[in-house]
Amino acid sequence: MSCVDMDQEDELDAEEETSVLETKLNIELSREHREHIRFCNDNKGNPPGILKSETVDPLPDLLKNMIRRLVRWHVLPPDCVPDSCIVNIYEEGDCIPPHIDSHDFVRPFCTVSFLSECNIVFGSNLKTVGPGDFAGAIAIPLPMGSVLVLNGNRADVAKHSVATVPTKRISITFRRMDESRRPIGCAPEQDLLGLQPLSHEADRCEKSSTSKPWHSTREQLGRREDNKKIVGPSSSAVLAAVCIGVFHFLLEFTLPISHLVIWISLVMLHGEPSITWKSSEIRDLIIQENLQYAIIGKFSYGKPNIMELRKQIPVQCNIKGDCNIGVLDARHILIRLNILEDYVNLMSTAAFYIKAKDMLWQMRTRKWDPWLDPDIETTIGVAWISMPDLPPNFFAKKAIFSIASAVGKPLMVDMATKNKQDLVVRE
Ligand SMILES: O=C(O)CCC(=O)C(=O)O
Ligand SMILES: [Fe+2]
Repeated sequence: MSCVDMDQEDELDAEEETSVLETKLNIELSREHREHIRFCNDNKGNPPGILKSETVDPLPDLLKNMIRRLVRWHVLPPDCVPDSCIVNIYEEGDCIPPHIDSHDFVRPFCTVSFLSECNIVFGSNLKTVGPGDFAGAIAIPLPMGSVLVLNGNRADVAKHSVATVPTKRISITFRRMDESRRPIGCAPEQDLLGLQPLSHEADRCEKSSTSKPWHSTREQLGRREDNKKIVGPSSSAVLAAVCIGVFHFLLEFTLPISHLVIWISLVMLHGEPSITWKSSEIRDLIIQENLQYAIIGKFSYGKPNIMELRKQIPVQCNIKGDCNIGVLDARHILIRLNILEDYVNLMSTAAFYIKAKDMLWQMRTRKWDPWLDPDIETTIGVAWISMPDLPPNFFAKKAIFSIASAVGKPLMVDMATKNKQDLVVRE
C-alpha cells in the first residue's frame, strides 16, 4: 500500500502517521518569491501546517482560472479566495489516510476531482479496516469534475480519508491561508483580488455570451434522445447541487450540519464547462426544494415590500396551507405552496388586488416551471370546467378526470362536484 503525501495535515493518530511515512507525491503551488508553503508533518520533524521558509512555484494561470470560477459560481465565498493549492496525484492503490486539514487554512476550502471517481469517507472516528481501507459514518462519491466543499464540522470535527483508488486519480485542493499564518512578505495575488460571485443577472448574461441562452439551449436539447438537458453552470445550478449534498448529509451524518458538498459533473462543451442534469434529477430537485406547487406572482404596476407581501398574501388570497414567498425580481415573486387546493385557487383567479399600506396592487399569477422565463407570457393556465347535465354515474373522479383530459391535464375535483354537483378543474 502507498499513500499520497498527506504531510500537510494535522491531527493524525499514531497508526495513521505510520502510513504517512509511505507518502509519495505532493505538488505544492504558490506564488513566486513567496516562501515555500510546506504543509508538513515530515520526516525532518517539521510541524504540520504552513512553513514560512521555503519558496514554491507561483499559482499557474490554469489554477487561477479555476479559482476565479469557484468564486464566480458561488462555490467558495469571496472572502475566502484560495491563495494556495495542493495537487494530489494518486496512482492505482494510493490512498489518503484519515486527517483533518491543517487550521493554517481557513474554511471553507474545496477539492476538485479528476480522472476517476472514488469515495471520500467522513467520520469523527474513522477506523482503518485494512491496508488503505477506512470506515466511517458516511462515504460520499466524488465523481470526475465534482467539487467537494468542506466547512464547519465536516472540516473541523470529522476526519476524512480516501481509500486506495482502483485507477489513477488527481485531486486539486484549493485553500486560503489564515492571515496570521502567512509567510512574511507574502503579497496577495493581484489578479485574484476583488473576485465577486456572479449576480443572477450577470450569470444570465454570461451564459448567453459564452454559451447558448438557457431557452434556446433547452430547445436544442429537447431534440436529444437521451433525455438529458445541458446548461452552462449557473448559480442556481450550483445552489441546487449544494442542496443535494446537504440532503445527503442530513440523511446520513449524525454531526450537526454546517457543511456543504457540491457535486458538479462538469463536461467541456464548445470549450466551456457545462453541467449535465438528467430529467429525473431536475424533478427530484423540484421536489426537494418544495417547488411542486410553485407559482409566480406578477406585479406589472409595482409591488409592496416583501414583508408586507408575506403578511398580506396568505390572508387576502385565502391560502390554507403553508406559503413561502420570495422575490424573483422587481416585478415577480415566487410563491411556494404546499397544498393543491391553494395552487388551484391562486392559479384559477385572473388577478388579485393585494391591499397593503392603503394601496391596491394588482398581482396576476402564472405557473412556475424551471424553463419558464417570468418575463415571457405563457399560454398555460388553470381553469375550472363546468360539465352541465353530467349524469350522476359520471361524478366519480375517474370519470370526470377522463372527460376533462380532452381539454388539458385534470388537477382536482371541487367540493361541489364531490357532493354530486358539477365542476372540475384542468390545467
Ligand atoms: O483527494 C481528495 O479528494 C482529498 C484530498 C484531501 O483530503 C487533502 O488534500 O487534504
Ligand atoms: Fe484533506
